[in-house]
Amino acid sequence: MVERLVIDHVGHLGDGVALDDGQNVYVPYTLGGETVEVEPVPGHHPDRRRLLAVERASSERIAPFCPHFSVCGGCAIQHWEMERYRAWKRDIVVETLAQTKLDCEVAPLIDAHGLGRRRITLHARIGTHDVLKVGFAAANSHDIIPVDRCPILAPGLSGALEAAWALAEPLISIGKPLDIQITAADNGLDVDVRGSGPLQAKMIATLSRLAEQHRLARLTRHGELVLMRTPPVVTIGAARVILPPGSFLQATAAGEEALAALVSEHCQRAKHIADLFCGVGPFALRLAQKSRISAFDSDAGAVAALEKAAASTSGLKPVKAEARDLFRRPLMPQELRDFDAVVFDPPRQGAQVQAERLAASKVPVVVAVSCNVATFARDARILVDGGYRIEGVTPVDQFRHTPHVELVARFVR
Ligand SMILES: C[S@@+](CC[C@H](N)C(=O)[O-])C[C@H]1O[C@@H](n2cnc3c(N)ncnc32)[C@H](O)[C@@H]1O
Repeated sequence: MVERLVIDHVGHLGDGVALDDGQNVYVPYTLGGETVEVEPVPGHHPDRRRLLAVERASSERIAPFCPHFSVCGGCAIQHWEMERYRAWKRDIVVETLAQTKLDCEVAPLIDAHGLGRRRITLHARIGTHDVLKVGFAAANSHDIIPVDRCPILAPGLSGALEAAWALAEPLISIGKPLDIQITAADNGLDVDVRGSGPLQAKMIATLSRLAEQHRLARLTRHGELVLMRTPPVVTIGAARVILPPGSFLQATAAGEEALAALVSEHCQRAKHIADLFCGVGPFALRLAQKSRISAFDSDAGAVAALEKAAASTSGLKPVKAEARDLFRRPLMPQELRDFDAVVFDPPRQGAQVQAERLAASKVPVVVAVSCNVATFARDARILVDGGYRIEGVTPVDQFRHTPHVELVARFVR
């Protein structure tokens, strides 16, 4: 049944929100003030609508730059003028903090798209009529939208889509989809494939030929080495880190630099810093130019890569890194006594248990980095209730065209 709606505003997930019979309904790819024709989406939550036509467009609407926009699920917003989009993204942070009654300054949004995304996960599947599809997941669906170009990728990923198509062809088997994660290392593409069966010698020979053709630095399967032409390296500050397969890396180089610059600014004068959820060390390796570092992460490969990179970089203060599950074994208040600043950058679920231990500590400066404002607000509330004062929050936009927003905040006591 076709309905006509007037969109009220864009919600925190990037969909237009309208009132229908007193209930909020969500219409992707629409803007506040627009009159739109929509229909229900079978198999989805009853509050979702599919956009059929924009009858009266907002003056803020612009033409999307990607031909796959609104079909591919990678981008939610390309149809909104940049200044309004940026204000909306900052407001997500402002409104979420206000809901948690956290009273603090929110700085202007830092644009950290830079040269673009340096890591992607593509999906491959044999579709109808036995045709191979390689691309991104469709919006709100498991369908694959085949793509041969993506305008938001960094130049380091040029050739990545072609490489994924070429690798999928021999590796795919009917009924078994593949996930192909590709990272732009300084010296080639680092590829990890999930979903393929065990590889025979003949297949490895085929993959080696493709690795040469598509400038792969390394190919792994479920994190296990298949072939390596050269160890994939990324430059972090003055250090060169050999990437462990599948370890976390910030989505854009500019995002990593923006977050690390804020962290360094907030930790000035600290002599010994704990870097919790350190990954391969984008903060630790920069902070070590001035301060002694103790770094912790549950990913043993990332921790080893960080320690090795620190040991082979001259001019750094001592860096110690330890593999530790901080959800099960958070740093306790007595361990935290050693530090005059603590940085924590947890995954999306936040770091509730670690925040509780920090709240009970005497650490004078805590710097939180977050990719999820809702869990950040929960953890910040714990710190504030424990006696910390929140000095300010800076939102950082490295996932341009999506509702994801990162932030850095400083707490003092
Ligand atoms: C958002 S990433 C941040 C990594 C790093 N700070 C960076 O900027 O690249 C979150 C990190 O938390 C780590 N992690 C996830 N669960 C963990 C846990 N239970 N204990 C410790 N580290 C964990 C991941 O391995 C990942 O490196």
